[in-house]
Formats: sequence, structure tokens, C-alpha cells
Amino acid sequence: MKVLVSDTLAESGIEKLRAIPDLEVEVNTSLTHEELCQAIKEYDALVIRSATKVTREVLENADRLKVVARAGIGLDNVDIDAATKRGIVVMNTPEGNVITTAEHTIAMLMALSRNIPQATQSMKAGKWEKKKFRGKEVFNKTLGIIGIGRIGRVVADRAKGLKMNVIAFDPYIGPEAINKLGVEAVTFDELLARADYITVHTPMTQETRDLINKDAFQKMKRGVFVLNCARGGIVNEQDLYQAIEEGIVAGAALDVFVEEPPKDNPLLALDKVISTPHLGASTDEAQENVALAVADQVIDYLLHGTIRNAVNAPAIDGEVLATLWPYLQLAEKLGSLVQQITPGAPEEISVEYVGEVCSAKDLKPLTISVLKGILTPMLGDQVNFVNAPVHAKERGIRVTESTREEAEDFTNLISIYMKTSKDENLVAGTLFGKKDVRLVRINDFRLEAALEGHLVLIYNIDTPGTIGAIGTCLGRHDINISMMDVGQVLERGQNIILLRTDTPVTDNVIQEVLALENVNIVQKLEL
Ligand SMILES: NC(=O)c1ccc[n+]([C@@H]2O[C@H](COP(=O)([O-])OP(=O)(O)OC[C@H]3O[C@@H](n4cnc5c(N)ncnc54)[C@H](O)[C@@H]3O)[C@@H](O)[C@H]2O)c1
Ligand SMILES: O=C(O)[C@H](O)COP(=O)(O)O
Repeated sequence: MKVLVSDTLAESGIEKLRAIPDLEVEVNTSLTHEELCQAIKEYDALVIRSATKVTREVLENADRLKVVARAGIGLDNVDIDAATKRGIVVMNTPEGNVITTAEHTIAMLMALSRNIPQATQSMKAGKWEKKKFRGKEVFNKTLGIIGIGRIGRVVADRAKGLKMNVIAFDPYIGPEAINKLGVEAVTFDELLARADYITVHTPMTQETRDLINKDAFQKMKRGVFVLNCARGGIVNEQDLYQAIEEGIVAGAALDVFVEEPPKDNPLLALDKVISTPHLGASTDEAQENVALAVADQVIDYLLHGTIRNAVNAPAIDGEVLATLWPYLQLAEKLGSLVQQITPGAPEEISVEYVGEVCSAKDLKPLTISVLKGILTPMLGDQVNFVNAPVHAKERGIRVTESTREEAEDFTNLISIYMKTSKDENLVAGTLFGKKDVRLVRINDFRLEAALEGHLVLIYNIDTPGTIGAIGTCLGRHDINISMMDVGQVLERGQNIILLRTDTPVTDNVIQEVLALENVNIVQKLEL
């Protein structure tokens, strides 16, 4: 398998990837977008940081690509929807540069307060401007943190060490949880009104784009300092310029920009603005962390199918995957079976988990496996574990999941009910031992059949000689039956027969079986 590293990655990560004999690793950090669109066709994995733009166009050319792996956090340079549609896992390494970025924020905060970059520049020019660069203490000042996630809370911790009063606004974290960090939870407007320093640590979303805009600046204290070490555009650049000109903002520290590298950005010319070229994560330690983490994640996914830190697939670690693995197979096989026996467009899918299987921490991967099983016969290879829920949603399929811990006949059971525009069916299966996948129910029929290979499902009236006639018919066509299982509903005198054959059964043989006396329905299945 081939891995392309298209942004600068610490050598340790590249070595780790190269140490895997099954991986061929190419490093090329100078590809243009057009070149990447061409080159990507050959690769199974793409490793990036923030410079490579993984656009829809790149992904449309990525015929073999299985994973886009970001050494770092922000994924706004990746079209995640387009990747998901194509079944490409997008993963990042969310932990490795948190401390480094928080430290950079603190460094910017101190540099801003004491005019360190400007004073350095002035001295390099041979000047001694002591008066000009008088600064401010941060002691006892109020720091307002917008977005108190991984980085925000490390910033809070370090700022408390500087004896600042820390307040924070984060609508997705309850006030109690924020207060527990020793940080006062406040509303957005309160933060704007009270803070001497405002720092943003949110992701770039529709909601956070231009979050700090003209209106917000109007609500701030005069003389406030503003920092953005998160993403360019969370603080609106034109409005910031204006606020500095109007004297509302005494200084700004920017590590990130709407356009990177910035072209003719007037903010950079202002004395009151200090800036770094997206250096938040650029320390030896952080780069080592993210490079090693991304290499591990790519290896785990390409070689073992273990998905970690994926933003478009539920995360399953190796251990959980090992436990869930047989259930994932069972879920997918049952999904495939119910789809193949139920004609029409799926409208409703209800999955019930019974018994031991319920002890799995997260059943979502199993339900996704069911969807993958159902959709693959309809949509082919384009469906996978990543995009199955998206396809189901697009088709307006209602999917529900329920659990029942007390098992009856089986220690574990997965049941799927599917209603389509034409029919409805219920199938259920279990694991025998630790990993043998078995079908145990189709509607009211109980049976016990392995779920694999070329299968023929026959509904017939329970009369002597019918099974013999079916066997003879297949024998005439040189089709060997390797397994047969019969389910009965005695009171109705009805049978279902599930046959596994060594070779696929052709349509004309199916018609012949259907023509036999007492045979009502014959369906070919592939599992
Ligand atoms: N400058 C750099 O080099 C650098 C390095 C790493 C991360 N980053 C950026 O830092 C930012 C934060 O990263 P993180 O790992 O802490 O993310 P995180 O997901 O751990 O935390 C983000 C927090 O923002 C909150 N949030 C979301 N929308 C909000 C809103 N409208 N108002 C207030 N809070 C909101 C979330 O609830 C969450 O708690 C991201 O934008 C990331 O891309 C930059
Ligand atoms: O989101 C991140 O991890 C940071 O913005 C770092 O980006 P970089 O890897 O390009 O330095």
C-alpha cells in the first residue's frame, strides 16, 4: 500500500511508516493542487498538516484512497463530506499539540502585554525606545476564553498560574463543568464586557466564523487585547482592523489568518498587531507527538482496519474492535440477508440487540454494519463503514436501535426488522461459541444456518418428498448442496429451506425449483 505525506512531518513519523514493509512511503511537500489531483490516484493514504488542501476535486481523483490522516487538529483544509461520500476515513491527532498551542497562546499574551516583538525590532534597528514600549501586567487581569475545550482549558490553567482571573464562554459545556476547572462560566456578552484579554479556542464552524465581529468589538472594554491562535476568521479581520483604529483594541496577537500565507493583509502592518506564521503547534515536542500518532493511526487502519480519531467514523480501538468484530460480521451478514429477501426501497430499519452483545460500550458500529450490509447489495462497493449512515440518511431510511439485556433462547441475539416500499421481514442471528455467525430466525421460522456462501432460500408446503425433489433438481444440474437447514411453522404446515451450494445457482435452475410441486418462493442469496 502507498502512503503520500504531502506536508512537513517530523522524521520520526516518516521512519515509523517506512519501517512497515507493506507500506511504500512517498514524501512530497511541494505538490501543487493540480499535481496532487493527479498524484493522489495511486495512494491508499494521504498524510497532511494544514497546508495541503484536500478538496472535493482531490478526493474525486482518489480512486484508491482509504484514509486522510491529519498530523494535528484542525481539519478545515479537508472536505470531510466529500471524503465521507467516497468512504474515505478522515482522522486527526487531537491530543498531540494541545499543550504546545496553549503555551503559544500564553507566549503571545505575554509578548503582547510587554511589546516584546516590537521592542526587539526597534533594537535591531539600533534604537533604545524604553518609553515607547511600556507594557501592562497580566497579574489580576481578566482573561476571557471563548471555547474551553482541550486547548482552552490548558490556557486557563496556565493563566491561573499567572494569577489572572479566568472567565470562559462555551455553549456546549455546562457551567458546572466550566466552574469545576476553577474558571467562571459567563455568557458571551458578559465575557466581552469584562475581559481585559480575549482569546478564542473554538473550531471554525458556521457559528464561529466571524464570531468576534463589529458588534462584539462594540461590547468590549476599551483597551482590550485580542488573541487568535485557533483559526483565521473566527475574529473578523476587517472588523479587528477597525476596532484597533478606533482604539477599542489595544493590541492583537494573531497566529492564524483567513488566507495563509496572508497576502497584503493590512493588519500585519499595524504596530499594535503581533503575529506568527501559524506556529501554534510548531514545537519539537508537538511535532514529534503528532507525527508518531498519525503514523500509528495510519498503520493501524491500513493494516488492521482499526479506526482511531476518525471524524467521519465511530472510533473503535483495537481491543474493542476485537470484541466487536464477530458481532460486526453478524450484523453485516444479517443486514445483507434482510435486504436480499426484501424487495423494494428500504423505509424503516429497526435493530434490536439482546443479551451479551448489549455489554458492548457502543452499539453504533454494529448498527452501521447492519446499514452497510443492507446498502451494499443496493449500492455496491461504494458503501462502507464510514458512509453507510450518510447513504441511509440520504434515502430517508428511518433507523432505530434498541437493547434488551435478558436473553431467552440465545445468550446474544441481533434482530433486524426491515420495512420497504414493497414488503417487510425480520431476521435474527447469533454467535455460536465466540465467532461462529448463525442465522436463527427468518420471520416466524426458526432455523440454525451458517451465513456465508451461495445460498438458496425456499418457502414450501411441508409435504413428504419436496426436499428430495429439490435435491434431485439441483443434482441434475450438477449443483452440490453443502449445507441444508429447515425451519418449520408446524401449525401452518409451512417450511423454509436454506441451502448452501458449492457453486452459484443459475436463474433457470431457480425457475425449475420454483416449478416443483409445493414450492412457493425461491430466492438466490449471496453472503
Ligand atoms: N494555531 C495552531 O497551530 C493550532 C493548533 C492546534 C489547534 N488549533 C485550533 O484550536 C482550536 C481549538 O482546538 P481544541 O483542540 O481545543 O478543540 P476542542 O474541540 O477540544 O475545543 C473547542 C471548544 O470550542 C467550543 N465551541 C464550539 N463552538 C463554540 C462557540 N460558538 N462558542 C464558544 N465555544 C464554542 C466547543 O464546545 C469546545 O469545547 C481549533 O480551531 C483548532 O483548529 C490551532
Ligand atoms: O490544527 C492544528 O493542529 C494546528 O493548526 C496546527 O497546524 P499545522 O500542523 O499546520 O502546524
